Formats: sequence, structure tokens, C-alpha cells
Amino acid sequence: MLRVEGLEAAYGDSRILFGIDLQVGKGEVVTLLGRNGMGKTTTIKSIFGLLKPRAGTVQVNGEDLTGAEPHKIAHAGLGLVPEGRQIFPTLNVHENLVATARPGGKWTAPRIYELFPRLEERRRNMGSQLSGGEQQMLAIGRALMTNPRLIVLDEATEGLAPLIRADIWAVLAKLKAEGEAILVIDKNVDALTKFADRHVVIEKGQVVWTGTNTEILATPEVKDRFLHV
Ligand SMILES: Nc1ncnc2c1ncn2[C@@H]1O[C@H](COP(=O)(O)OP(=O)(O)OP(=O)(O)O)[C@@H](O)[C@H]1O
Repeated sequence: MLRVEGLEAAYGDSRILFGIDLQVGKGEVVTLLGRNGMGKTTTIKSIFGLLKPRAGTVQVNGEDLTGAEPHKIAHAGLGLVPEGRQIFPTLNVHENLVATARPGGKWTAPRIYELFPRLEERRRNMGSQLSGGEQQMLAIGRALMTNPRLIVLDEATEGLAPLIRADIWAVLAKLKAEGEAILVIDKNVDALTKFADRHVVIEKGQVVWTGTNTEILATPEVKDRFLHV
């Protein structure tokens, strides 16, 4: 589904990624973990064509899309829930959902409302009138409406209250049960080990640990060494 190999990226002279390898298979939930500033968002930007990689390859379903324009990446089936949500403030909930929708798959507005009943209650509210949690639900709904092969979430629960975070993780677990492939960037590793299949830990732009969920649970030093602040 997604295969990233040897990805290198920089902002001007400042090199950030030094050869990231990462794969997500069909129906798999993979996490990208690491402390602040280690290059998680830069990895996502490089995958989505928002930052041109300096080296390495990004393949989606066997097609080489390294450095391709963001719309081509979306068309190939990658759906992004960006950091900061970036929903349209002057469109209402329903308009936000359909604005970038790509019909033809299983995700339709009624199915999104089934997943997030709160959004249905708020369907005529403007994006700017939503709480942080509602905006996050809308950002996930909007990405699903493109009927992606793989959904990528960058810090989806950042800044949310614990109960809302738990709601978002419950939805991710539900999506996994439905067979969706998910790449999730989040700092709450304990919550992710409840439903993830594999984990990739990065430090200073390099993969320093990778393993299955069973392996990370059996190796508490991974958390102590690479994830605790
Ligand atoms: N636009 C930019 N220009 C220059 N440097 C940047 C830019 N964006 C990020 N950086 C730097 O790149 C490094 C990696 O940042 P990145 O956002 O990828 O980290 P992250 O692992 O996602 O962290 P966080 O959890 O804080 O979002 C940091 O040192 C950051 O300061």
C-alpha cells in the first residue's frame, strides 16, 4: 500500500530526515512515534508532496510517487488528516465533508454521521463554530470522504481533552476493524498499543526502532529511551 524507502528531506540547508524506511500494508495500523521535533511531520509532508524529498522513494500501491504533487498523492489513495485540522471555517460541517469528497467508495456523508453522531447534530454549524474535538472529527470525516486506501493522521488528538481523545482512538479502532489502513502519528503510545499492528520510532530523522505491537509491549525500554520527554 505505502512503501517509503531511504527518505531524506531538508528545509534549506537544514537536513531533517536521514533515510526513513516505512511501510503500511492493507488493513494495517502503523504508528510513527518520536519526541517533539524528531521529524514526524516532515516525514508526512515529504510523503504527501508538500516538501520535495532530497532522496529516497515513496510508492503507493507499487506506483512511484516520490515528490509528486499533493493532488496526485490524494488521487493515488492517500488521505491526510493534517496537524492543526485545517477545516474550512466559512463552510458548514456538511459543506466541509463534501468539499473534497471523492465518491465511489464506501464512505458517504451518512456513514460519516454514523461514525460521528456529533457531526450530524452540528451539520449546519460553520467550521469556525466547532470545538477542537468536533473539528478533529470533521477533519477525519473529510479525509474518509475521499475514500482513501490509507488514512494518515498527524497528531490527531493533540490539545484535546482526555475524554475526546478516547473518542478519537475508539473511532480509529473501529476503522481498523472495518479493514482501513491507517498511519498514525501521536505521542500517546499507550493508547495506540491497544489497536496498532506495528510501530516505527524515529529520532533525529532516522528510524531507531521498529517492531510489532507485541514487541513494543514486551520492550518497555523503547518507551523510556525514545519516547519519554
Ligand atoms: N518549515 C520549517 N523550516 C525549518 N525548519 C523546520 C520547519 N518545519 C520544521 N522544522 C524543523 O524540523 C525538525 C523536525 O520537525 P517536525 O515538525 O518534522 O518534527 P515532529 O517530529 O513532527 O515534531 P512535533 O511533534 O513537534 O510536531 C525540527 O527541528 C523543526 O524545528
